[in-house]
Amino acid sequence: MHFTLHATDGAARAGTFTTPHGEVPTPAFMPVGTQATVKGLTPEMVRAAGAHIILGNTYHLALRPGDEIVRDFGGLHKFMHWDGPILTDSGGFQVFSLAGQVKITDHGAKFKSHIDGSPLELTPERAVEIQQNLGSDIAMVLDECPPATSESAKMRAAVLRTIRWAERCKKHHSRPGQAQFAIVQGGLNLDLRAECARELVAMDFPGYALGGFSVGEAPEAMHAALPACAACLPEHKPRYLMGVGRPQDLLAGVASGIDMFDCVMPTRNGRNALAFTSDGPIRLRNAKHRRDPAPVASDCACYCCENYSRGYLHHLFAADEMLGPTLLSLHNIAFYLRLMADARHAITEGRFAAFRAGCLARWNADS
Ligand SMILES: CNc1nc2c(CC[C@H]3O[C@@H](OC)[C@H](O)[C@@H]3OC)c3nc(N)[nH]c(=O)c3cc2[nH]1
Ligand SMILES: [Zn+2]
Repeated sequence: MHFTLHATDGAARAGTFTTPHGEVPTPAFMPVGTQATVKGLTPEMVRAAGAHIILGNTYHLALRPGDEIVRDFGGLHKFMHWDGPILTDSGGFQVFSLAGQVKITDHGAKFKSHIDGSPLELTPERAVEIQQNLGSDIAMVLDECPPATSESAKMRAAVLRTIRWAERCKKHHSRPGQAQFAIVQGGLNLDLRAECARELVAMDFPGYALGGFSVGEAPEAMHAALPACAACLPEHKPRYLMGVGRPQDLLAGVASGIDMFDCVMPTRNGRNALAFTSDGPIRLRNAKHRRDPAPVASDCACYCCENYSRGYLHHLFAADEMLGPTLLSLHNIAFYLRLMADARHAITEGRFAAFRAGCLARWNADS
């Protein structure tokens, strides 16, 4: 993993990081492919939309089909026919959000599979082994992400465990080509975040993530915390804000010095007929689009906007046709990817603040 900064504009940065499967220009949006597929899209469509790196998920893939099976197919790149960089999460977050009867100790997390209820255990060592079997280019350490509402004693305990687990992950890691990123926790407590970051930065990971956001806290509270949290992380290493977010959240993150983002919003909303446009989101199931010959977005060059009308998309969703979710997921990730490309361009020209203000005004968004 090598990260080069090309330009900065305030705290915003434009850079490039390299992996064994290729380069990633930053700021970067990473389409989510939790179960070894970006839902409804072929890798060629995802690439054509402008994606350089996609996400997979340890928890889901270890449960189904199983990390040994993915390994025996030659790893995630071969299994899902994606030859670009892949980042995998460690699964800790999904254990808390999906699994049943979770028991967490310093040793690890014991839980019941959300698929068949079978008893499973996720330890820092197991999370490392699963991701080595998946063969991702970036592997996240196992962390504990407590609910945003946790009181400070619980938040502090989760931070201390997260630090100890990061150390165990680093010790257990044995794939030089795979970069391991550490994850900072601490909720909205900036002192706790700084203490957690200090301990993890001392362990010298190749990249760092801010976890514990987009877990139910008010967006304004997250925006207010980002500048200080990002500033705790090394300037010369990639900074990844996990699970974020709406378009305005990505611009707030870029303004705070964040380089990488992932969010299910563009694909999940695409499957639900909501399209992002430069003038704000539109709902294609709305009858007003029934005879609308215009593309989803007039300033978009994606396959959906080049070839289809809003009226056709309206029809596909009204008829519950599979092509509807595919086309709008494609358009929405193209929107997010272009937003990051435009932000990168604005940073290199020293006009990011004006670019962000222009977007927020057009979207009628507050911050
Ligand atoms: C949505 N908000 C949110 N997601 C979050 C995720 C899952 C992203 C992962 O979850 C899957 O997306 C559904 C993707 O696979 C992604 O992979 C990186 C987090 N993962 C970890 N390890 N630690 C965190 O603190 C954390 C915080 C989040 N906040
Ligand atoms: Zn489009």
